[in-house]
Amino acid sequence: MSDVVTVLEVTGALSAAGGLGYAKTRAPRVFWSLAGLPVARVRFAVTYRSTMDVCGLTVQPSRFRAFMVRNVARRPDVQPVPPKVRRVRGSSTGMKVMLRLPAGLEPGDVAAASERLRHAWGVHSVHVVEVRPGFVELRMTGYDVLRRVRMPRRLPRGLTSGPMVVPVALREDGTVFVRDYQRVPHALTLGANQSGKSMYQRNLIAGLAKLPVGLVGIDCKRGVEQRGYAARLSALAVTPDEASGLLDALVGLMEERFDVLSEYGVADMWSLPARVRPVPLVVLVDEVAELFLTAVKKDEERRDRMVMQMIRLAQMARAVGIYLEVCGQRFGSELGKGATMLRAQLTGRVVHRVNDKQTAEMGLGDIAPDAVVAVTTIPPDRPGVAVAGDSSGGWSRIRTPEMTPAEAVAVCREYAHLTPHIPALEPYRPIVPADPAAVDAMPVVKPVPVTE
Ligand SMILES: Nc1ncnc2c1ncn2[C@@H]1O[C@H](COP(=O)(O)OP(=O)(O)OP(=O)(O)O)[C@@H](O)[C@H]1O
Repeated sequence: MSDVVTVLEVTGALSAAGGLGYAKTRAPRVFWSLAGLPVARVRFAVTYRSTMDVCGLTVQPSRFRAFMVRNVARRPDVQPVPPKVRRVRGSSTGMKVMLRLPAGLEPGDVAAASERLRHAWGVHSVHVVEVRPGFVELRMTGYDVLRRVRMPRRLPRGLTSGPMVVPVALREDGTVFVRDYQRVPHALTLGANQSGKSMYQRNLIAGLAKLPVGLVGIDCKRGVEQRGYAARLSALAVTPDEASGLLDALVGLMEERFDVLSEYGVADMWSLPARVRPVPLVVLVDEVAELFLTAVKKDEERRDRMVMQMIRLAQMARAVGIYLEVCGQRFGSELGKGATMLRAQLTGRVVHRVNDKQTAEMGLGDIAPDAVVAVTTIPPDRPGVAVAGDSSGGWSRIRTPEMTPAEAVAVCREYAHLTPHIPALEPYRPIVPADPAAVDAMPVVKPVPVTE
């Protein structure tokens, strides 16, 4: 009988070990929660003081403390003090530790030791974030969270507090990267072919589709990317001619909205009473170079007008709730007059893998110069990885979760009832095919002459 029990015990232990080994590679989130996190917590608690000491993150105690140690605690040796641990929190991707820095240490000191800390505690990465003066958070990840991106089911409170916040990707420290249109109204997404730009746009559109906002598409590649989202688009332009008319209509709409602001004596759409507040609009421009490039001389006039209208929108439309989301492979002065002026207004930047350093500089050089090197090291076998920066100078490595075009189309269809009818944009309203399979076969816009 005892032999049978032993065999059962050994078999159980072996299958548990096998299960954990399998989980480690195939389901790292499960492995981390079951085994990695408990081990890391113990390791952190046991080795904290000595690790901080060898990593140079301790300071000599104050005279008062030294006096108390010698005379009250009656200990002859006065040890250097590490930052005080205020809170330790585990999550499905890692562990967060809040530290109170003693006088003499600054966040940069801890950040400079992050590689040493990561090795000492056996975690995948350690990122240091200053939360308020004197306090830093160590954000540790237990595994490579960007290898296969899974967004958390529930987002932390506070992260999606605004009316225009969309979770789009995961950062390498395990936190969620959101696109917050009130904080950063206009953005530019760059990347080489096959770098993951469309995947980023899909995640963005699927997130926006669920919000009470209007979406406007400009996709001069004949609508190959955006036509599928027709059910959720209030307007779509698929040729430079249509784009030009649509941009004129948007500028007209912006001016009408400014009249409303002026009538109510407010400077921002969000300050209007809810009953008169217009619906926010996000204008998604795919492959921006198609708007700039001209084959023949007579197109130049139209191009110049379009660029001027986009600059006007980028400079002023934020106040009336019109936001630009521009995407392209490159966006530099070679595109022509006005390109760099427009780019300067698009302060949210997401740069995927690019073919040369110059393109990385176009994307991030003016707002977060440190991030340029990070872009040039994105490996080609990791499509979807990008560097996100904004005008605060901060940046982070992000990756979107995988989403097929069919999934994004399905979300747009599910939330089609949220699509606002905007009279000024009605001539550009796309026809929604009844059968999703027939999307490609349908005409894109109603043949109504442009009026504004
Ligand atoms: N976040 C991601 N995770 C995993 N795979 C991704 C991710 N993003 C993109 N990919 C894969 O990389 C390939 C290229 O992606 P995508 O079509 O988004 O690139 P792109 O920059 O839009 O390319 P193009 O400019 O040629 O249209 C696709 O096969 C896609 O499945």
